[in-house]
Amino acid sequence: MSQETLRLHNTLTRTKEDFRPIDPANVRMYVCGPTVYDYAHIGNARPVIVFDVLFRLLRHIYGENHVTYVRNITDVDDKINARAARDYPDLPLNEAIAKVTEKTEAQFHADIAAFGVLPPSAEPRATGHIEEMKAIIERLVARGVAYVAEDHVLFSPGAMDARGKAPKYGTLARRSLDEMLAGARVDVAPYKRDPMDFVLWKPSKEGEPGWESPCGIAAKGRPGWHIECSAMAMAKLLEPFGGGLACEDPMKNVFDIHGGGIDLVFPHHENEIAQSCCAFDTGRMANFWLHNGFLMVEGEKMSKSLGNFVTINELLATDSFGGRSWPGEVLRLAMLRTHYRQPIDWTVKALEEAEKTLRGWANVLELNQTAFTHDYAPAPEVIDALCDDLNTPQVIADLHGLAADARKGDFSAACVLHGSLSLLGFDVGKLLSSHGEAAVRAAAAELVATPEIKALMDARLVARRAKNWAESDRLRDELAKMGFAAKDGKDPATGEPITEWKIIR
Ligand SMILES: Nc1ncnc2c1ncn2[C@@H]1O[C@H](COP(=O)(O)OP(=O)(O)OP(=O)(O)O)[C@@H](O)[C@H]1O
Ligand SMILES: [Zn+2]
Repeated sequence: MSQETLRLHNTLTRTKEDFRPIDPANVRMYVCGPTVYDYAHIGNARPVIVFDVLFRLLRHIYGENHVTYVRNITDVDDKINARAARDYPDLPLNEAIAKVTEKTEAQFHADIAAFGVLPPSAEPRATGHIEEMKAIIERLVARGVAYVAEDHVLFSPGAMDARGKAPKYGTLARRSLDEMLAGARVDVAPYKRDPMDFVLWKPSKEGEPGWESPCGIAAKGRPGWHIECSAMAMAKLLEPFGGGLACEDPMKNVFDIHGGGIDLVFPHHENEIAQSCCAFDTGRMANFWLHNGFLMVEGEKMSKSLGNFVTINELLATDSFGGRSWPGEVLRLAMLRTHYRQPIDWTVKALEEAEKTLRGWANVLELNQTAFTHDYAPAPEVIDALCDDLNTPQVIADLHGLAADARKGDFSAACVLHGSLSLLGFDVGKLLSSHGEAAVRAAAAELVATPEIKALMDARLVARRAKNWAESDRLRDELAKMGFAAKDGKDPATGEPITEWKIIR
Protein backbone atom coordinates (compact mmCIF):
# COMPACT_ATOMS: atom_id res chain seq x y z
CA MET A 1 0.00 0.00 0.00
CA SER A 2 1.35 3.44 -0.80
CA GLN A 3 1.43 6.39 1.55
CA GLU A 4 -0.53 9.05 -0.34
CA THR A 5 -3.25 10.76 1.66
CA LEU A 6 -6.42 10.79 -0.32
CA ARG A 7 -8.57 13.85 0.29
CA LEU A 8 -12.15 13.91 -0.95
CA HIS A 9 -14.86 16.54 -0.84
CA ASN A 10 -17.60 15.19 1.38
CA THR A 11 -21.08 16.55 0.67
CA LEU A 12 -21.98 15.71 4.29
CA THR A 13 -19.58 18.33 5.62
CA ARG A 14 -19.11 20.46 2.47
CA THR A 15 -15.35 20.22 3.02
CA LYS A 16 -12.40 18.25 1.75
CA GLU A 17 -11.53 15.60 4.30
CA ASP A 18 -8.80 12.98 4.64
CA PHE A 19 -10.20 9.70 3.47
CA ARG A 20 -9.64 6.82 5.86
CA PRO A 21 -11.36 3.59 4.95
CA ILE A 22 -13.26 1.70 7.62
CA ASP A 23 -11.36 -1.41 6.56
CA PRO A 24 -8.32 -0.87 4.27
CA ALA A 25 -8.55 -4.52 3.26
CA ASN A 26 -11.99 -3.84 1.76
CA VAL A 27 -12.75 -0.26 0.72
CA ARG A 28 -16.45 -0.08 -0.16
CA MET A 29 -18.14 2.28 -2.62
CA TYR A 30 -21.72 2.44 -3.94
CA VAL A 31 -22.75 4.59 -6.91
CA CYS A 32 -26.32 5.05 -8.15
CA GLY A 33 -26.57 3.60 -11.64
CA PRO A 34 -28.98 4.12 -14.49
CA THR A 35 -32.71 3.57 -14.68
CA VAL A 36 -32.88 1.40 -17.76
CA TYR A 37 -35.64 2.63 -20.04
CA ASP A 38 -33.83 4.66 -22.70
CA TYR A 39 -30.43 5.32 -24.22
CA ALA A 40 -28.06 6.92 -21.73
CA HIS A 41 -27.10 10.50 -22.57
CA ILE A 42 -23.60 11.89 -22.18
CA GLY A 43 -24.64 13.57 -18.89
CA ASN A 44 -25.35 10.10 -17.47
CA ALA A 45 -21.82 9.12 -18.55
CA ARG A 46 -20.27 11.66 -16.21
CA PRO A 47 -20.71 9.67 -12.98
CA VAL A 48 -19.68 6.50 -14.83
CA ILE A 49 -16.34 8.04 -15.85
CA VAL A 50 -15.69 10.05 -12.68
CA PHE A 51 -16.27 7.12 -10.34
CA ASP A 52 -14.22 4.86 -12.60
CA VAL A 53 -11.29 7.22 -11.99
CA LEU A 54 -11.90 7.05 -8.25
CA PHE A 55 -12.20 3.24 -8.40
CA ARG A 56 -8.86 3.06 -10.23
CA LEU A 57 -7.22 5.40 -7.73
CA LEU A 58 -8.53 3.41 -4.76
CA ARG A 59 -7.25 0.21 -6.37
CA HIS A 60 -3.89 1.87 -6.87
CA ILE A 61 -3.70 2.95 -3.22
CA TYR A 62 -5.26 -0.03 -1.43
CA GLY A 63 -4.58 -2.82 -3.95
CA GLU A 64 -6.66 -4.23 -6.76
CA ASN A 65 -8.35 -6.83 -4.62
CA HIS A 66 -9.14 -4.50 -1.74
CA VAL A 67 -11.82 -2.30 -3.25
CA THR A 68 -15.47 -3.21 -3.77
CA TYR A 69 -17.34 -0.96 -6.17
CA VAL A 70 -21.07 -1.47 -6.57
CA ARG A 71 -23.07 0.30 -9.28
CA ASN A 72 -26.70 -0.74 -9.49
CA ILE A 73 -29.17 -1.08 -12.32
CA THR A 74 -32.65 0.27 -11.55
CA ASP A 75 -34.91 -2.09 -13.46
CA VAL A 76 -38.18 -1.45 -11.63
CA ASP A 77 -39.56 2.05 -12.04
CA ASP A 78 -42.71 3.75 -13.32
CA LYS A 79 -40.75 5.28 -16.22
CA ILE A 80 -39.84 1.77 -17.36
CA ASN A 81 -43.48 0.65 -17.19
CA ALA A 82 -44.59 3.65 -19.24
CA ARG A 83 -41.92 3.08 -21.89
CA ALA A 84 -42.73 -0.65 -22.13
CA ALA A 85 -46.45 0.03 -22.64
CA ARG A 86 -45.62 2.60 -25.32
CA ASP A 87 -43.05 0.54 -27.24
CA TYR A 88 -44.70 -2.90 -27.04
CA PRO A 89 -48.45 -2.27 -26.81
CA ASP A 90 -49.25 -5.80 -28.00
CA LEU A 91 -47.20 -7.65 -25.41
CA PRO A 92 -48.23 -8.42 -21.81
CA LEU A 93 -46.67 -5.63 -19.71
CA ASN A 94 -44.22 -7.90 -17.88
CA GLU A 95 -42.80 -9.22 -21.14
CA ALA A 96 -42.64 -5.72 -22.58
CA ILE A 97 -40.77 -4.54 -19.48
CA ALA A 98 -38.27 -7.39 -19.77
CA LYS A 99 -37.62 -6.41 -23.38
CA VAL A 100 -37.09 -2.73 -22.52
CA THR A 101 -34.80 -3.36 -19.56
CA GLU A 102 -32.69 -6.06 -21.27
CA LYS A 103 -32.23 -3.99 -24.39
CA THR A 104 -31.42 -0.79 -22.50
CA GLU A 105 -29.03 -2.49 -20.12
CA ALA A 106 -27.12 -4.14 -22.98
CA GLN A 107 -26.96 -0.80 -24.78
CA PHE A 108 -25.68 0.93 -21.62
CA HIS A 109 -22.90 -1.64 -21.25
CA ALA A 110 -21.94 -1.41 -24.91
CA ASP A 111 -21.88 2.41 -24.76
CA ILE A 112 -19.75 2.74 -21.65
CA ALA A 113 -17.31 0.03 -22.81
CA ALA A 114 -16.05 2.65 -25.29
CA PHE A 115 -14.86 4.81 -22.35
CA GLY A 116 -12.59 2.02 -21.11
CA VAL A 117 -14.27 1.89 -17.69
CA LEU A 118 -13.55 -1.08 -15.44
CA PRO A 119 -16.54 -3.26 -14.65
CA PRO A 120 -17.75 -2.63 -11.10
CA SER A 121 -17.19 -5.43 -8.60
CA ALA A 122 -20.94 -6.00 -8.51
CA GLU A 123 -23.83 -4.66 -10.56
CA PRO A 124 -27.01 -5.63 -8.72
CA ARG A 125 -30.44 -5.23 -10.29
CA ALA A 126 -33.29 -3.96 -8.15
CA THR A 127 -35.51 -6.91 -9.11
CA GLY A 128 -32.89 -9.26 -7.65
CA HIS A 129 -33.19 -7.73 -4.16
CA ILE A 130 -36.91 -7.40 -3.48
CA GLU A 131 -36.71 -9.65 -0.41
CA GLU A 132 -34.09 -7.41 1.22
CA MET A 133 -36.23 -4.33 0.45
CA LYS A 134 -39.23 -5.96 2.12
CA ALA A 135 -37.17 -6.94 5.15
CA ILE A 136 -35.93 -3.37 5.61
CA ILE A 137 -39.46 -2.01 5.16
CA GLU A 138 -40.83 -4.37 7.84
CA ARG A 139 -38.10 -3.28 10.19
CA LEU A 140 -38.83 0.41 9.59
CA VAL A 141 -42.52 -0.14 10.34
CA ALA A 142 -41.64 -2.11 13.48
CA ARG A 143 -39.45 0.80 14.61
CA GLY A 144 -42.21 3.34 14.18
CA VAL A 145 -40.68 5.39 11.36
CA ALA A 146 -42.88 3.94 8.62
CA TYR A 147 -46.57 3.11 8.38
CA VAL A 148 -49.06 1.31 6.16
CA ALA A 149 -51.83 3.29 4.46
CA GLU A 150 -54.10 2.19 1.62
CA ASP A 151 -51.77 -0.65 0.58
CA HIS A 152 -48.77 1.70 0.56
CA VAL A 153 -45.93 1.79 3.04
CA LEU A 154 -44.66 5.30 3.74
CA PHE A 155 -41.57 6.51 5.51
CA SER A 156 -42.19 9.30 7.95
CA PRO A 157 -39.21 11.70 8.30
CA GLY A 158 -41.15 13.44 11.09
CA ALA A 159 -40.88 10.29 13.21
CA MET A 160 -37.11 10.00 12.81
CA ASP A 161 -36.23 11.85 16.00
CA ALA A 162 -37.55 8.81 17.84
CA ARG A 163 -34.70 6.81 16.29
CA GLY A 164 -31.74 7.73 18.45
CA LYS A 165 -28.73 7.65 16.15
CA ALA A 166 -30.21 8.60 12.80
CA PRO A 167 -29.20 12.11 11.69
CA LYS A 168 -31.84 14.80 11.40
CA TYR A 169 -33.73 14.61 8.12
CA GLY A 170 -32.22 17.15 5.72
CA THR A 171 -28.66 16.87 7.08
CA LEU A 172 -27.09 15.87 3.77
CA ALA A 173 -29.09 18.26 1.60
CA ARG A 174 -28.84 21.06 4.22
CA ARG A 175 -32.37 22.08 3.50
CA SER A 176 -34.67 23.48 6.10
CA LEU A 177 -37.94 21.77 6.87
CA ASP A 178 -39.79 24.65 5.21
CA GLU A 179 -37.84 24.32 1.98
CA MET A 180 -38.38 20.58 1.87
CA LEU A 181 -42.05 21.02 2.67
CA ALA A 182 -42.48 23.51 -0.15
CA GLY A 183 -41.18 20.88 -2.59
CA ALA A 184 -43.21 18.05 -1.10
CA ARG A 185 -46.52 19.96 -1.06
CA VAL A 186 -46.68 20.10 -4.85
CA ASP A 187 -48.30 16.71 -5.08
CA VAL A 188 -49.65 15.35 -1.80
CA ALA A 189 -51.27 11.93 -2.01
CA PRO A 190 -54.32 11.50 0.24
CA TYR A 191 -52.85 8.50 2.09
CA LYS A 192 -49.86 10.49 3.39
CA ARG A 193 -50.06 11.58 7.01
CA ASP A 194 -47.61 14.37 6.25
CA PRO A 195 -46.56 15.90 2.92
CA MET A 196 -42.92 14.98 3.65
CA ASP A 197 -43.61 11.25 3.87
CA PHE A 198 -42.19 9.23 1.00
CA VAL A 199 -43.11 5.89 -0.53
CA LEU A 200 -41.29 2.70 0.41
CA TRP A 201 -43.79 0.33 -1.20
CA LYS A 202 -46.82 0.87 -3.41
CA PRO A 203 -49.55 -1.37 -4.83
CA SER A 204 -49.23 -2.63 -8.41
CA LYS A 205 -52.13 -2.43 -10.80
CA GLU A 206 -53.26 -5.51 -12.71
CA GLY A 207 -50.58 -6.40 -15.25
CA GLU A 208 -47.88 -4.25 -13.64
CA PRO A 209 -44.86 -5.96 -12.12
CA GLY A 210 -45.73 -6.89 -8.57
CA TRP A 211 -44.45 -8.96 -5.67
CA GLU A 212 -46.03 -10.28 -2.47
CA SER A 213 -46.24 -7.22 -0.25
CA PRO A 214 -44.64 -6.79 3.20
CA CYS A 215 -46.45 -5.80 6.42
CA GLY A 216 -49.53 -7.94 5.82
CA ILE A 217 -50.71 -5.96 2.79
CA ALA A 218 -52.85 -8.29 0.69
CA ALA A 219 -52.41 -6.56 -2.68
CA LYS A 220 -49.29 -7.19 -4.71
CA GLY A 221 -46.92 -4.29 -4.85
CA ARG A 222 -43.53 -2.91 -5.83
CA PRO A 223 -40.79 -0.89 -4.17
CA GLY A 224 -40.19 2.85 -4.35
CA TRP A 225 -36.92 4.03 -5.89
CA HIS A 226 -35.10 5.10 -2.70
CA ILE A 227 -35.47 1.78 -0.85
CA GLU A 228 -33.95 -0.03 -3.82
CA CYS A 229 -30.56 1.60 -3.27
CA SER A 230 -30.62 1.11 0.52
CA ALA A 231 -31.29 -2.60 -0.03
CA MET A 232 -28.73 -3.11 -2.81
CA ALA A 233 -26.01 -1.26 -0.89
CA MET A 234 -26.80 -3.40 2.15
CA ALA A 235 -26.85 -6.62 0.14
CA LYS A 236 -23.49 -6.00 -1.50
CA LEU A 237 -21.52 -3.94 1.02
CA LEU A 238 -22.73 -4.73 4.54
CA GLU A 239 -22.93 -7.83 6.67
CA PRO A 240 -25.67 -10.19 5.52
CA PHE A 241 -29.12 -9.04 6.55
CA GLY A 242 -30.31 -10.62 9.74
CA GLY A 243 -26.76 -10.63 11.13
CA GLY A 244 -25.62 -7.68 13.17
CA LEU A 245 -28.36 -5.26 12.27
CA ALA A 246 -28.50 -3.40 15.53
CA CYS A 247 -24.76 -3.48 15.76
CA GLU A 248 -22.50 -0.60 16.82
CA ASP A 249 -19.67 -1.77 14.61
CA PRO A 250 -19.34 0.50 11.55
CA MET A 251 -17.49 -2.32 9.79
CA LYS A 252 -20.88 -3.96 9.62
CA ASN A 253 -23.47 -1.28 8.99
CA VAL A 254 -21.61 1.66 7.42
CA PHE A 255 -19.60 1.72 4.20
CA ASP A 256 -17.01 4.16 2.90
CA ILE A 257 -18.21 6.11 -0.13
CA HIS A 258 -21.58 6.76 -1.72
CA GLY A 259 -21.64 8.57 -5.06
CA GLY A 260 -23.90 9.91 -7.77
CA GLY A 261 -24.84 13.06 -9.63
CA ILE A 262 -25.54 16.25 -7.67
CA ASP A 263 -29.24 16.03 -8.62
CA LEU A 264 -29.52 12.93 -6.42
CA VAL A 265 -28.63 14.69 -3.14
CA PHE A 266 -32.25 15.53 -2.50
CA PRO A 267 -34.48 13.66 -2.14
CA HIS A 268 -32.85 10.39 -3.24
CA HIS A 269 -29.74 10.31 -1.07
CA GLU A 270 -31.37 12.06 1.87
CA ASN A 271 -34.02 9.33 1.81
CA GLU A 272 -31.48 6.52 1.44
CA ILE A 273 -29.76 7.84 4.57
CA ALA A 274 -33.03 8.09 6.48
CA GLN A 275 -34.00 4.52 5.61
CA SER A 276 -30.62 2.89 6.18
CA CYS A 277 -29.78 4.74 9.41
CA CYS A 278 -33.17 3.97 10.95
CA ALA A 279 -33.10 0.34 9.86
CA PHE A 280 -29.50 -0.37 10.85
CA ASP A 281 -29.26 1.86 13.92
CA THR A 282 -26.39 3.99 12.68
CA GLY A 283 -25.65 7.69 12.49
CA ARG A 284 -24.33 7.34 8.95
CA MET A 285 -25.07 5.24 5.93
CA ALA A 286 -21.71 6.00 4.29
CA ASN A 287 -18.83 8.10 5.64
CA PHE A 288 -18.23 10.02 2.41
CA TRP A 289 -20.80 11.33 -0.05
CA LEU A 290 -19.42 12.39 -3.42
CA HIS A 291 -21.43 14.15 -6.10
CA ASN A 292 -20.47 15.04 -9.64
CA GLY A 293 -21.62 18.33 -11.15
CA PHE A 294 -23.86 18.65 -14.16
CA LEU A 295 -22.96 18.32 -17.77
CA MET A 296 -24.54 21.38 -19.37
CA VAL A 297 -25.69 22.41 -22.82
CA GLU A 298 -25.88 26.13 -23.39
CA GLY A 299 -26.26 26.88 -19.72
CA GLU A 300 -28.81 24.18 -18.93
CA LYS A 301 -28.46 20.71 -17.40
CA MET A 302 -28.51 18.07 -20.10
CA SER A 303 -31.53 15.95 -19.33
CA LYS A 304 -34.05 13.71 -20.91
CA SER A 305 -36.94 15.78 -19.66
CA LEU A 306 -35.60 18.99 -21.26
CA GLY A 307 -34.92 17.16 -24.51
CA ASN A 308 -31.51 18.88 -24.89
CA PHE A 309 -29.55 15.67 -24.78
CA VAL A 310 -27.16 13.79 -27.01
CA THR A 311 -26.85 10.09 -26.31
CA ILE A 312 -23.53 8.33 -25.79
CA ASN A 313 -24.41 6.18 -28.76
CA GLU A 314 -25.01 9.17 -31.03
CA LEU A 315 -21.61 10.57 -30.13
CA LEU A 316 -19.85 7.25 -30.71
CA ALA A 317 -21.63 6.06 -33.81
CA THR A 318 -23.31 8.93 -35.67
CA ASP A 319 -22.41 12.38 -36.95
CA SER A 320 -25.19 14.16 -35.08
CA PHE A 321 -22.81 16.14 -32.80
CA GLY A 322 -20.38 18.33 -34.72
CA GLY A 323 -20.93 16.48 -37.99
CA ARG A 324 -18.79 13.46 -37.09
CA SER A 325 -18.47 10.58 -34.65
CA TRP A 326 -16.13 10.67 -31.62
CA PRO A 327 -13.98 7.88 -30.16
CA GLY A 328 -14.72 6.86 -26.57
CA GLU A 329 -11.28 7.93 -25.31
CA VAL A 330 -11.86 11.46 -26.66
CA LEU A 331 -15.14 11.65 -24.74
CA ARG A 332 -13.36 10.34 -21.62
CA LEU A 333 -10.63 12.98 -21.82
CA ALA A 334 -13.15 15.73 -22.60
CA MET A 335 -14.99 14.72 -19.42
CA LEU A 336 -11.83 14.75 -17.27
CA ARG A 337 -10.66 18.18 -18.44
CA THR A 338 -13.11 19.69 -15.95
CA HIS A 339 -12.99 18.96 -12.22
CA TYR A 340 -15.80 16.52 -11.38
CA ARG A 341 -17.66 18.94 -9.08
CA GLN A 342 -17.74 21.79 -11.60
CA PRO A 343 -20.32 22.04 -14.34
CA ILE A 344 -19.06 21.02 -17.79
CA ASP A 345 -20.13 22.83 -20.90
CA TRP A 346 -20.32 20.13 -23.60
CA THR A 347 -19.08 21.60 -26.88
CA VAL A 348 -17.63 20.41 -30.18
CA LYS A 349 -14.61 22.63 -29.54
CA ALA A 350 -13.82 20.84 -26.27
CA LEU A 351 -14.01 17.47 -28.02
CA GLU A 352 -11.70 18.68 -30.79
CA GLU A 353 -9.21 19.91 -28.22
CA ALA A 354 -9.35 16.62 -26.33
CA GLU A 355 -8.67 14.74 -29.54
CA LYS A 356 -5.74 17.00 -30.40
CA THR A 357 -4.29 16.42 -26.94
CA LEU A 358 -4.60 12.64 -27.29
CA ARG A 359 -2.95 12.78 -30.70
CA GLY A 360 -0.04 14.74 -29.26
CA TRP A 361 0.43 12.22 -26.43
CA ALA A 362 0.08 9.27 -28.80
CA ASN A 363 2.76 10.69 -31.06
CA VAL A 364 5.16 11.23 -28.21
CA LEU A 365 4.57 7.67 -27.05
CA GLU A 366 4.97 6.33 -30.55
CA LEU A 367 8.41 7.87 -30.81
CA ASN A 368 9.38 5.65 -27.89
CA GLN A 369 7.06 2.72 -28.37
CA THR A 370 9.59 0.01 -29.21
CA ALA A 371 10.80 0.15 -25.64
CA PHE A 372 7.34 -0.09 -24.09
CA THR A 373 7.61 -3.64 -22.97
CA HIS A 374 5.98 -3.61 -19.55
CA ASP A 375 3.70 -1.67 -17.23
CA TYR A 376 5.09 1.63 -16.02
CA ALA A 377 4.50 3.48 -12.77
CA PRO A 378 2.48 6.70 -12.92
CA ALA A 379 4.07 10.04 -12.05
CA PRO A 380 4.04 10.93 -8.33
CA GLU A 381 2.62 14.37 -9.18
CA VAL A 382 -0.24 12.67 -11.01
CA ILE A 383 -1.04 10.60 -7.94
CA ASP A 384 -0.83 13.73 -5.78
CA ALA A 385 -3.26 15.58 -8.03
CA LEU A 386 -5.70 12.68 -8.06
CA CYS A 387 -5.42 12.39 -4.29
CA ASP A 388 -6.42 16.05 -4.07
CA ASP A 389 -10.15 15.38 -4.59
CA LEU A 390 -9.57 13.92 -8.09
CA ASN A 391 -7.99 17.04 -9.56
CA THR A 392 -8.00 15.77 -13.14
CA PRO A 393 -7.40 19.21 -14.75
CA GLN A 394 -4.12 19.31 -12.80
CA VAL A 395 -3.36 15.74 -13.90
CA ILE A 396 -3.82 16.77 -17.53
CA ALA A 397 -1.49 19.75 -17.03
CA ASP A 398 1.09 17.34 -15.54
CA LEU A 399 0.71 15.01 -18.51
CA HIS A 400 1.37 17.91 -20.89
CA GLY A 401 4.58 18.58 -18.99
CA LEU A 402 5.66 14.95 -19.22
CA ALA A 403 4.85 14.86 -22.93
CA ALA A 404 6.94 17.99 -23.51
CA ASP A 405 9.93 16.34 -21.79
CA ALA A 406 9.40 13.10 -23.69
CA ARG A 407 9.28 15.00 -26.97
CA LYS A 408 12.72 16.40 -26.16
CA GLY A 409 13.99 12.84 -25.90
CA ASP A 410 13.50 12.15 -22.20
CA PHE A 411 12.66 8.47 -22.40
CA SER A 412 11.83 8.08 -18.72
CA ALA A 413 9.26 10.90 -19.05
CA ALA A 414 7.64 8.90 -21.87
CA CYS A 415 7.47 5.84 -19.62
CA VAL A 416 5.90 7.83 -16.79
CA LEU A 417 3.44 9.37 -19.26
CA HIS A 418 2.53 5.84 -20.34
CA GLY A 419 2.00 4.73 -16.72
CA SER A 420 -0.01 7.84 -15.84
CA LEU A 421 -2.32 7.49 -18.83
CA SER A 422 -2.96 3.87 -17.90
CA LEU A 423 -3.82 4.85 -14.33
CA LEU A 424 -6.25 7.44 -15.68
CA GLY A 425 -7.99 4.69 -17.66
CA PHE A 426 -6.54 5.18 -21.15
CA ASP A 427 -5.48 2.11 -23.10
CA VAL A 428 -2.11 3.18 -24.49
CA GLY A 429 -2.07 0.48 -27.19
CA LYS A 430 -5.41 1.72 -28.43
CA LEU A 431 -4.26 5.36 -28.30
CA LEU A 432 -1.30 4.49 -30.52
CA SER A 433 -3.34 2.53 -33.01
CA SER A 434 -6.05 5.14 -33.36
CA HIS A 435 -4.34 8.49 -32.67
CA GLY A 436 -0.65 7.79 -33.31
CA GLU A 437 1.33 9.17 -36.20
CA ALA A 438 1.12 5.92 -38.20
CA ALA A 439 -2.64 5.75 -37.79
CA VAL A 440 -3.09 9.38 -38.74
CA ARG A 441 -0.85 9.03 -41.80
CA ALA A 442 -2.55 5.79 -42.85
CA ALA A 443 -5.88 7.59 -42.60
CA ALA A 444 -4.46 10.51 -44.59
CA ALA A 445 -3.13 8.14 -47.27
CA GLU A 446 -6.57 6.60 -47.46
CA LEU A 447 -8.03 10.07 -48.07
CA VAL A 448 -5.38 11.22 -50.58
CA ALA A 449 -5.16 8.05 -52.69
CA THR A 450 -7.14 8.27 -55.92
CA PRO A 451 -9.17 5.26 -57.13
CA GLU A 452 -6.29 4.40 -59.53
CA ILE A 453 -3.79 4.42 -56.67
CA LYS A 454 -6.14 2.38 -54.50
CA ALA A 455 -6.41 -0.14 -57.35
CA LEU A 456 -2.60 -0.45 -57.41
CA MET A 457 -2.56 -0.96 -53.65
CA ASP A 458 -5.18 -3.69 -53.96
CA ALA A 459 -3.28 -5.33 -56.82
CA ARG A 460 -0.14 -5.40 -54.69
CA LEU A 461 -1.98 -7.05 -51.83
CA VAL A 462 -3.31 -9.70 -54.20
CA ALA A 463 0.22 -10.34 -55.49
CA ARG A 464 1.57 -10.52 -51.94
CA ARG A 465 -1.08 -12.92 -50.77
CA ALA A 466 -0.32 -15.10 -53.86
CA LYS A 467 3.38 -14.92 -52.87
CA ASN A 468 4.13 -13.36 -56.25
CA TRP A 469 7.09 -11.45 -54.84
CA ALA A 470 8.38 -9.98 -58.12
CA GLU A 471 5.04 -8.38 -58.93
CA SER A 472 4.50 -7.36 -55.34
CA ASP A 473 7.90 -5.59 -55.21
CA ARG A 474 7.34 -3.93 -58.57
CA LEU A 475 4.02 -2.47 -57.41
CA ARG A 476 5.53 -1.41 -54.08
CA ASP A 477 8.27 0.53 -55.90
CA GLU A 478 5.79 2.07 -58.29
CA LEU A 479 3.66 3.29 -55.39
CA ALA A 480 6.74 4.56 -53.57
CA LYS A 481 7.52 6.77 -56.56
CA MET A 482 4.01 8.18 -56.24
CA GLY A 483 4.64 9.03 -52.59
CA PHE A 484 3.13 6.08 -50.71
CA ALA A 485 5.19 3.86 -48.43
CA ALA A 486 4.10 0.31 -47.67
CA LYS A 487 4.10 -1.05 -44.13
CA ASP A 488 3.49 -4.79 -44.41
CA GLY A 489 2.10 -6.81 -41.58
CA LYS A 490 -0.37 -9.48 -40.62
CA ASP A 491 -3.97 -9.20 -39.55
CA PRO A 492 -3.79 -10.03 -35.83
CA ALA A 493 -7.09 -11.90 -36.01
CA THR A 494 -6.73 -13.96 -39.20
CA GLY A 495 -2.96 -13.97 -39.80
CA GLU A 496 -3.60 -12.83 -43.40
CA PRO A 497 -1.00 -10.46 -44.90
CA ILE A 498 -2.17 -6.84 -44.80
CA THR A 499 -0.52 -3.55 -45.78
CA GLU A 500 -0.84 -0.08 -44.27
CA TRP A 501 0.04 2.81 -46.57
CA LYS A 502 1.64 5.99 -45.34
CA ILE A 503 2.34 9.22 -47.12
CA ILE A 504 6.10 9.69 -47.58
CA ARG A 505 7.14 13.10 -46.40
N1 LIG B 1 -26.59 16.42 -17.05
C1 LIG B 1 -26.04 15.59 -16.15
N2 LIG B 1 -24.78 15.81 -15.74
C2 LIG B 1 -24.18 14.97 -14.86
N3 LIG B 1 -24.77 13.88 -14.33
C3 LIG B 1 -26.05 13.60 -14.71
C4 LIG B 1 -26.75 14.44 -15.63
N4 LIG B 1 -28.00 13.91 -15.82
C5 LIG B 1 -28.06 12.78 -15.07
N5 LIG B 1 -26.90 12.59 -14.39
C6 LIG B 1 -26.56 11.48 -13.50
O1 LIG B 1 -26.70 10.25 -14.23
C7 LIG B 1 -26.99 9.18 -13.32
C8 LIG B 1 -28.12 8.37 -13.87
O2 LIG B 1 -29.30 9.05 -13.58
P1 LIG B 1 -30.72 8.74 -14.14
O3 LIG B 1 -30.77 7.48 -14.94
O4 LIG B 1 -31.66 8.93 -13.01
O5 LIG B 1 -30.78 9.98 -15.13
P2 LIG B 1 -32.09 10.65 -15.57
O6 LIG B 1 -32.91 10.95 -14.38
O7 LIG B 1 -32.62 9.83 -16.66
O8 LIG B 1 -31.58 12.00 -16.14
P3 LIG B 1 -32.52 13.11 -16.64
O9 LIG B 1 -32.27 14.24 -15.69
O10 LIG B 1 -31.99 13.34 -17.99
O11 LIG B 1 -33.94 12.63 -16.67
C9 LIG B 1 -27.25 9.84 -11.98
O12 LIG B 1 -26.09 9.71 -11.16
C10 LIG B 1 -27.50 11.30 -12.32
O13 LIG B 1 -27.14 12.15 -11.28
ZN1 LIG C 1 -29.54 5.40 -5.62
